[in-house]
Parts: sequence; structure tokens; C-alpha cells
Amino acid sequence: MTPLSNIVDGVATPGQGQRVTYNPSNLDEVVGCYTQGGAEDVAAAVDAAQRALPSWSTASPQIRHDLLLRVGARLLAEREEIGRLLSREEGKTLAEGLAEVSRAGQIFQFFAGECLRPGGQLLPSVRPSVDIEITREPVGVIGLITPWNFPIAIPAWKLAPALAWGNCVVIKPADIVPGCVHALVRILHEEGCPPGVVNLVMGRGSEVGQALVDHPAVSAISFTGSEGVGRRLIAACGAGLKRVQAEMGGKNPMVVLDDADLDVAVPACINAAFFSTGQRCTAASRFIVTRGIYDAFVARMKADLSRQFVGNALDPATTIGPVASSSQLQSDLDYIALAREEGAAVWGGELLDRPDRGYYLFPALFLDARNTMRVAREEIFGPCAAVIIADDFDHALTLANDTEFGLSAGICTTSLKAASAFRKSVKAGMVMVNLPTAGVDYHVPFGGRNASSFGSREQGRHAAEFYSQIKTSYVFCG
Ligand SMILES: NC(=O)C1=CN([C@@H]2O[C@H](COP(=O)(O)OP(=O)(O)OC[C@H]3O[C@@H](n4cnc5c(N)ncnc54)[C@H](OP(=O)(O)O)[C@@H]3O)[C@@H](O)[C@H]2O)C=CC1
Ligand SMILES: O=C(O)CCC(=O)C(=O)O
Repeated sequence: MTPLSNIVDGVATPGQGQRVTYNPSNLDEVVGCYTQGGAEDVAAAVDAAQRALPSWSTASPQIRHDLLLRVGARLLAEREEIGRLLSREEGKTLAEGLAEVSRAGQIFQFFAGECLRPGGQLLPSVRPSVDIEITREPVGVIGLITPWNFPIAIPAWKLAPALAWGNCVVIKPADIVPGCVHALVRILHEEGCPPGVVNLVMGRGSEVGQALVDHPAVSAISFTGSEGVGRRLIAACGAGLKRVQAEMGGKNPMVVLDDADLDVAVPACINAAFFSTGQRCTAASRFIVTRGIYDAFVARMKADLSRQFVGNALDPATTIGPVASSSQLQSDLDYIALAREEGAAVWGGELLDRPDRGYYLFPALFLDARNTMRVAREEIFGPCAAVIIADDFDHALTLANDTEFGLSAGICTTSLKAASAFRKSVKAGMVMVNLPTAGVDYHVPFGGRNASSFGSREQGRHAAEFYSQIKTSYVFCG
């Protein structure tokens, strides 16, 4: 099988080795074969980006707008083909794969609009006859390091604002799912992206990702992934005086109060914790349920979960796809064993036999869990949720805030007063009322607090904070 190449300076460029990807729904099926780059490919890509920067950073906003709009339209037109590739490579259901490609297309269209929106400000000075002008300029060459759980939406929400603000980029997708980013970078070039503006180097994080972080000509790094890698990368960027944005994990709570409508709360909790196989940084992994509704909530969760079908991502009957990789599956199984050791009553969590050889894991509830347990404190990133009893609203809020993370948080209640109090007091970057903690809009700020996020927000108009830098000019006009 001939591997798909890196794309450097607009040209397909072979690397040193190759990686074959397999379908987590069916391990006997090869999905793709990709070249593996190394530090020298990163150096060539950064060189190309530096050469492209003077003309791209000064290009008419109309040119950037038109490119992003065309790319958005192509993604929407090719949604079926790319969505199937995404589902075969990552394992999310086809419906989720298709929705993710649409989201990527819409993100490009949103940022096409941003290219033409004036971003400056004219202010009077405290001195007479002096005007002050605040303008935004590109940051330079930006390294984008993306994870496996959103193989096209996350690359899109980093690439589109980077280009809109006139930067050049080198992107490194997660090694187990490079197919969608390869397709996206190919489309960018087919739609007229000038050589060197977007460069793709595939390969391992410890080599390609590290080389990007270490390269002195890379001015900024935008990363999404684990807390461990994120923390190391933030330290390295700080030492190299690079701008950095890191989107890391979550241990997101979903509070269910006595007055909740279970017809709303249970579907929201199932979606939040188990759709996309629980592999979302915004996934709910703690259900904090007040005493009066606990038994009814658990009974209804078990009944509704029993109707979910865990199967091949392309099977229309499937509501929950396989776990994405063998290492993630092993980690999930280790946490399920740990939940038992820590004294929770585990419901579900079985490996499933299916005609296809895949990583099929039934959702797990860790009943009667306590918030002090490791399974209630550490990000699992699989179809597992701890169910914790709370005495009342105040206790539930205290438990919800007792975490090192702070990405998203949800509450299910029919009380406007309780919902408002929760929105104001919960320590999270995003709050949902009677909605799943996961599944966000593409045109508003995304991000969290504490160990969940570092640096400025992603997405929406707030993305400008990271992808542009401010210049303040003083003009004597007397
Ligand atoms: N917040 C989120 O959305 C995500 C959180 N996670 C969490 O992380 C856990 C492990 O997933 P995993 O894929 O290993 O996450 P990682 O943090 O290892 O991977 C995220 C990205 O960083 C790259 N990377 C890895 N090491 C380095 C490095 N030293 N320097 C620069 N880049 C690097 C990876 O490359 P490569 O994979 O190619 O080696 C990948 O592109 C999950 O179980 C989950 O808890 C994972 C994904 C997304
Ligand atoms: O919940 C979402 O829509 C986005 C989640 C996400 O960005 C992530 O899991 O990395």
C-alpha cells in the first residue's frame, strides 16, 4: 500500500516510515496508510511557512475569505465520504461522523466571515492632538497539535481562525487518525491555498509534536489532548517564550435535582456520558443526584442504557460506537476494575462479542460512588460514569466544584431558581441547563478553567485573542 504523504510547501513529501490505520469497529479492515515524519520534516515545513508568511499575512481579506468559504463548501459537499472515513478511522457512529464534518464546514464558513470584520479601534489619547489606533496583526508561524477524538472538527477550529488572521501553520494530527486532516489539507490546496501557508506533518507526538514545540521559529502552539502532555508542553512553550493554548481534560459533573424531569434528564445524561463512546473532553463522567430522585434516576438510566446498541460505527442501528484504540480500551477496563476495588457497585462495563472484531465496550455506571474515589476524580475518557448521591442542591454544587478540572457542567432541574444559582456558582467554563455537558456550538467561546484549559478561548470571535496580536499606535496629528 503506497502511503499518503505529508504536504509541505504545497507538495506531497514522503517521510521516513509509514503507519497503517485499522478500523476500531473491525480490526481486520485497514483504513489507510500514511507516511511518518520526523524533526527534519518539521524543519522543512516551518521553513516553508516562514517563506509564505510575508505574502499571506498581507493578503487581501477578500482572498482569505474566499478560500475559507470554498473550503467550507467542499467539506459540506464531501460530508458523506469524509464522514465515513472519520467513522472508520476513529469509531464514532456514522451520524456523529457526518455531523462532525458538517461542523468543520460551518467553522470554515464562520471564519470566512470573520476575515472581513473590522477588528481595530480608534481612541483619543490623554494628550492633545494624539490619536491612538489599536490593530490586530498575525502571530506568525503557528504549530497545531490535534487529538484523535475529533479528527476534523478540532483541526478545523484551529486551522480556520489561524488562516483568517493571516498566520501560516504546520499541523500535526493524532497518529491514529490522520486521514481527515490529510483530506482537509488536500482540499485547502485544491481550493487555492498558496504553497507553504498550511503544512501537514504526520507522525508521533514525541517526535513531530515535540519538534514543533522546540522549533525557535514557531511563535505559538495550539494543543488539544491529555493533561499530562499539555502541562509539559505549556512549560516548554513558556521557556521558549511561545504563545500557547492548551485544551485538556475534564471530569464534568451533571447534577440531577429531585425536581428534574427524568424524560429530559436521562436522555441528556446518556448523551453527555456515553455518546461518542464517552471520548469527549466535555463528556459528563460524574452524575451527582439528590437523594429523593436517586433510585428512580438509576432505574431509568439502566432501562434506557439497556436499549442502546453498541456496535459497528457504520451500522445504522448503532448508537454507541467502539472505543477508538486498544490502549484506550485497556485504560477503560482498568478504571472499571478500579471502581470495584474502590467500593462502587459496577453496572454494565462488559466487553461485547460482535460479528466484527472491534473494541466493543458496554457503558458502565459506577453506582454509590464517592467524589473522593479516583474514578470520580481522574479523566477516564471512555463510556463510564460515577453516580454520586447528594443531600441537596448546596451539597450537589459543592461536589460538582470539588475537582481539579473545570471544563463543562450541567444541571437537570425544573426550578429556574436552582438553574440560575448553579449557572452563577459552578466553577466551569461552560454550563448547560437541561442539556448534555457535551456537544457545543461552533460560533461561541469554548474552553474551561483550572486543569482543563490554559490560555485564551478557542472558537467564535474570541479565537482572535490567540491567533492575532495587538499593536497600539500613537499618532501625533497636530
Ligand atoms: N481534551 C481532549 O479533548 C482529549 C483528551 N485526551 C486524554 O488523553 C488521554 C490519552 O490520549 P492520547 O491520545 O494519548 O493524548 P495525547 O495528549 O498523548 O495526544 C494529543 C496530541 O498530542 C500529541 N503529543 C503526544 N506527545 C507529545 C509531545 N511530547 N509533544 C507534542 N505533542 C505530543 C499526540 O500525538 P500522537 O498521538 O500522534 O502521538 C496527539 O497529536 C485520553 O485517555 C484522554 O484522557 C485525549 C484526546 C483528546
Ligand atoms: O463537546 C463538544 O462538542 C466538543 C468536545 C471536544 O472538543 C473534545 O472532546 O475535545
